[in-house]
Amino acid sequence: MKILSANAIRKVDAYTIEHEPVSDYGLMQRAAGALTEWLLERIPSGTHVVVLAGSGNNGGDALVAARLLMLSGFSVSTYCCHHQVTVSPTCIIAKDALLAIPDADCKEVAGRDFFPRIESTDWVIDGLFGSGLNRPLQGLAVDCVQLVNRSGATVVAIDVPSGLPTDGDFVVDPELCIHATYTLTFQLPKLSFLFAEHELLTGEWSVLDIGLNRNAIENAETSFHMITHDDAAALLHQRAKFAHKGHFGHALMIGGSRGKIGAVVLASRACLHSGVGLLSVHLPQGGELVLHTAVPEAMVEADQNEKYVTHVEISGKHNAVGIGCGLGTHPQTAKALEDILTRAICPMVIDADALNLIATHPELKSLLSANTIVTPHPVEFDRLAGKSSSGAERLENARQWAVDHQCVVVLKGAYTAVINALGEVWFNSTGNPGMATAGSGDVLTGILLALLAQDYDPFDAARLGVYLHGLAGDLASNATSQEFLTAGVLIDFLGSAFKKMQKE
Ligand SMILES: NC(=O)C1=CN([C@@H]2O[C@H](COP(=O)(O)OP(=O)(O)OC[C@H]3O[C@@H](n4cnc5c(N)ncnc54)[C@H](OP(=O)(O)O)[C@@H]3O)[C@@H](O)[C@H]2O)[C@@H](O)CC1
Ligand SMILES: [K+]
Repeated sequence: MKILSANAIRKVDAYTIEHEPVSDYGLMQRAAGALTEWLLERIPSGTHVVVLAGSGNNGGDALVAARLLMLSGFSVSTYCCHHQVTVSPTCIIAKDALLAIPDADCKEVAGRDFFPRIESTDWVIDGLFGSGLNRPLQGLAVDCVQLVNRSGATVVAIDVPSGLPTDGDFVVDPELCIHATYTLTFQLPKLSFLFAEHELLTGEWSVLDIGLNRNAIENAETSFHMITHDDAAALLHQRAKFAHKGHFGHALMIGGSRGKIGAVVLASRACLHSGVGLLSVHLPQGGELVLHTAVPEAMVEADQNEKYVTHVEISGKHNAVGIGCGLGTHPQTAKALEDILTRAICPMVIDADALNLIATHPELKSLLSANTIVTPHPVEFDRLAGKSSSGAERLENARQWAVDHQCVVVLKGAYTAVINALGEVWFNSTGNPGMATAGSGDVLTGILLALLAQDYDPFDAARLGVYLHGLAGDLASNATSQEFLTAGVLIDFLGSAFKKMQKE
């Protein structure tokens, strides 16, 4: 699923109007109709609704919704905040249509004294600004936003919360933006919804289909996508009936240090449960017995050192290497990492302490090869690339990093971003906060290693892997709860996640 910029959506909108039997106002009615349908399924009957309309088409949507809600029997108070001298022509049509029904009212907010009284039991429909916002809010609009935010009412933002730039192109002070309970956005997700700091602003967001022209969406250019179930399912390889374990690759997992053997155990278990043929694990000698006991399916290549990894034999028999889980950052381990990066020619997944080592030994970056996946969480990424002041800035830095080092970056988060060497970004759509638990990242590394060993292209492996990982988390939390989730439980649900991906 594409994520288009406000500008690209405007073009799709114009194309739709030009090529289909629908006018500006017709499209607005469709948008407001979808919105009202959503609302009617959720607003408790008897609720008083406060509609705030700006001077653009976002305001027009709000006015059409006000009309539809009144026709459905709701008590609606409508306020026009005409912060612009010019009011959009479609917004004027919507206002006239509203005022044509009996008892309809639309008060002009000319100053603070004209503000509505908003009760905490009210529902507020925010149609002040949509995708046309191009600068931070000022003056009366800010006062209005703050009135809404302090009211305690349920707030439904139309398209985007007013004050939030659709493409995340400027940093928003949360005081200058609506804090929506729900955001109902049209047709496609918006980039700015995917940054952690905007969660407070968007609340729970969903996409409403308003039937914009499919061809226009298909042809629109963008670097941003969201991974849907169908996208991920299309990436899954079929397993041939006559295949044997040699067909599914031999993976080498390198990790563990004293006190962190569990990380490599989890990653190894996840790897074996993700379809790999053979798994060898290289870990400090002190962890050998633990690994044999916890993961009997794996072969163990113990390091000569008891507590941390010092030297790994890389041979041509391995189809993929994973390194980092619980690895520690001992100087001798750094040396071993340099040696591995220099000699390994197969695809690699690099995680956790291996990334921290690269951050403290930046000369290692030049050894990364094109078929590498790195899987930093935001703090690890900032260590690698320098601090970012916002999610949008970090995403741009991660795109640049992927281009500069010609590898796949998996920037982990609520919407994990998988970025290829061209700077194309695919955001994951599965997963839940229950997965923010120790070892969850190790499980992902195991999955990615297994897919690389099975000869998945690194970008495909990363997109499919993050989707499966999140899906296992969703299935696990549905069957138990987010609180109950541990990395081990995630692995237990990997089987069901793969099953959901297979064609019926
Ligand atoms: N795309 C679709 O498919 C469909 C879209 N639809 C709806 O249209 C909405 C987009 O409408 P829109 O383009 O009229 O823009 P909107 O956000 O209402 O702003 C109006 C004007 O405000 C101004 N302005 C900007 N920043 C400002 C600021 N900080 N403080 C003060 N003023 C500021 C700026 O004008 P400027 O000042 O730059 O001249 C801007 O033009 C979209 O979100 C959706 O709800 C649906 O109806 C149907 C299908
Ligand atoms: K809005």
